Amino acid sequence: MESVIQFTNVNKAFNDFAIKNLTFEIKKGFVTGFVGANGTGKSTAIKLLMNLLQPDSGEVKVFGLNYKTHEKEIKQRIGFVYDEHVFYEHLTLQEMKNLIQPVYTQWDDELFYKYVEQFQLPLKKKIKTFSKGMMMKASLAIALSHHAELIVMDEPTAGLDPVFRREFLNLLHEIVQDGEKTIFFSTHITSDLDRIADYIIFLHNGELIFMHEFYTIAEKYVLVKGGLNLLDQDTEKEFIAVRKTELGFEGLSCNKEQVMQLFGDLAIYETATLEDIMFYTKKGGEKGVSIS
Ligand SMILES: Nc1ncnc2c1ncn2[C@@H]1O[C@H](COP(=O)(O)OP(=O)(O)OP(=O)(O)O)[C@@H](O)[C@H]1O
Repeated sequence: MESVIQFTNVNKAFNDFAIKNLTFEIKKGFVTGFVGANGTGKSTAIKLLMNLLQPDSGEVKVFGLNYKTHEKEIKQRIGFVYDEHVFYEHLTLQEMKNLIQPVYTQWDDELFYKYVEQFQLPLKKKIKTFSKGMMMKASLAIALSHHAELIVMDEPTAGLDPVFRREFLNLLHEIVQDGEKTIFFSTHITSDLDRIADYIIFLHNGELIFMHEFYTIAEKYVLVKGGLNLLDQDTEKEFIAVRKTELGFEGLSCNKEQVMQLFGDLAIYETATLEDIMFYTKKGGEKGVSIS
């Protein structure tokens, strides 16, 4: 399978934060969701991917190419979907298109107007009057009209109402149907990922916790509930973090089979959601294995 994005041992340090040894690969034709708590480095990683920031060490390749030698070619083939700061707000969408069109060798005017109609975007209204949803659609229409093969989005659905969000996600789903386009986006709205993500990358404190096919997460992770008598020094090691109350414990494990064998029918097992995984990983990282 062709690799569209490759991060290899990427490091980037700020004063009090660092992306550490980030290595992952994104395959062509899939939707990958990028998740992690606030401030874990998702936007920083996206900026590294877009060459808006450069790594201190390690390598970022897009379409197998390096920005140092192929920046122009890479940029032609990526659509970066933003809601802010991209458009000149005093222009109309038509004027904006006229400005952008010459930049892209593969610009397709017919396609642009098709999307403008499909997304019900006004061509003659100033962009500063656009709602957040309209901005997202305008940005996506532009990305699609230059035949971007990779669409990168930083929290595209934040601030969109549920109806609009679903419409937007359906659209993304349609876009990848031909197997030629790849979508990579960060989000805090994990239900978005249920709808369209094939892969999930989970970042915590600047480090990769996992990259999994979405459907395998439920096979690996499990939420376990049971009496405190089941916990001792050894059994607690099976958990990423455990929450204890007087009534019992609840813990997250990434060794589903092993834990189920260990506790048998003495415990209750529930499917771990991405939110459970994010919550327990954060807690586990803060306080060691056990949390209260
Ligand atoms: N240019 C910069 N200089 C110094 N620190 C920075 C810079 N950019 C980001 N940071 C810091 O890096 C950390 C990660 O920020 P980043 O925006 O990448 O996280 P995020 O996962 O996208 O967060 P959120 O989900 O809240 O958007 C934060 O502590 C932030 O303050």
